[in-house]
Amino acid sequence: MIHIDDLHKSFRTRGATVQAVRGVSFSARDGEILGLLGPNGAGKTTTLRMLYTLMAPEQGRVEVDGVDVQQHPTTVRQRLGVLPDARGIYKRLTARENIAYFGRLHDLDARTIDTRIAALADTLAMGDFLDRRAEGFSQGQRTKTAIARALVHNPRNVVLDEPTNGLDVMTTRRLRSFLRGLRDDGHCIVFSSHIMQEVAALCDRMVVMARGEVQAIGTPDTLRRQTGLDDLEDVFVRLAGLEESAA
Ligand SMILES: Nc1ncnc2c1ncn2[C@@H]1O[C@H](COP(=O)(O)OP(=O)(O)OP(=O)(O)O)[C@@H](O)[C@H]1O
Repeated sequence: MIHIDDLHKSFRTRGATVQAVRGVSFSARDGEILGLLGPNGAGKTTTLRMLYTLMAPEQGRVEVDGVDVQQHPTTVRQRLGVLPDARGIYKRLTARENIAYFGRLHDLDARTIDTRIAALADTLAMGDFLDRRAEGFSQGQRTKTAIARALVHNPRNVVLDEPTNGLDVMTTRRLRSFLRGLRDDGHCIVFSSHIMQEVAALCDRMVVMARGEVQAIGTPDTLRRQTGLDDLEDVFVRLAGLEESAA
């Protein structure tokens, strides 16, 4: 379970302050896939970075399975599987070695690591590059490696920043069905995207963010009813206030 309460974060750059996240609150339950949806620059990645302990909030609180992220970051990291926006694959290692390294960091034994890698490589169709060095990997191959690495320890909570970026349609479908399986086993999954259809295809509920704030939370159907619009892209444009920005 993930609970985010009143998060704030700003960045001071030369001559300007960007308020990236302004009072964001939401919860993701066990057995739920929650989609974080927003246009470029909405504050999704910054919110997720504070959730997965990479960045400290200026204000607000995050709890993972009831554990405070700032007070007990190591405990929280053990309970999280994270696909960060910068995939951060080690180029000198093969895909298999990248994944196994994270397995060892999570104290898994060699046999468990082998079994997990075999299952994840099958789900993500990694067979043809699993034992190649990551140098020169395509975007999709890097993303697949990073997803497998995030999930190697079978984490209770899964946080994925734009997971389908660079994935082809068949891999996207397999990943969705894999994540639904995790959800059905009681895992808590939060992922971000700027594509409404992507979020609607996978999530149980979605959090629409724009300009660093939560604009709406609900199931796709609730948000359709709330806006009186049928087409999900129209729903997103309305909720994110994108018509006003375009005008
Ligand atoms: N390290 C940083 N330094 C300065 N500004 C930053 C930094 N990180 C994020 N920002 C700014 O904060 C705002 C929110 O960025 P963020 O990456 O969280 O958005 P996002 O919703 O993930 O966008 P995208 O869909 O484009 O990835 C943007 O205006 C961005 O330029």
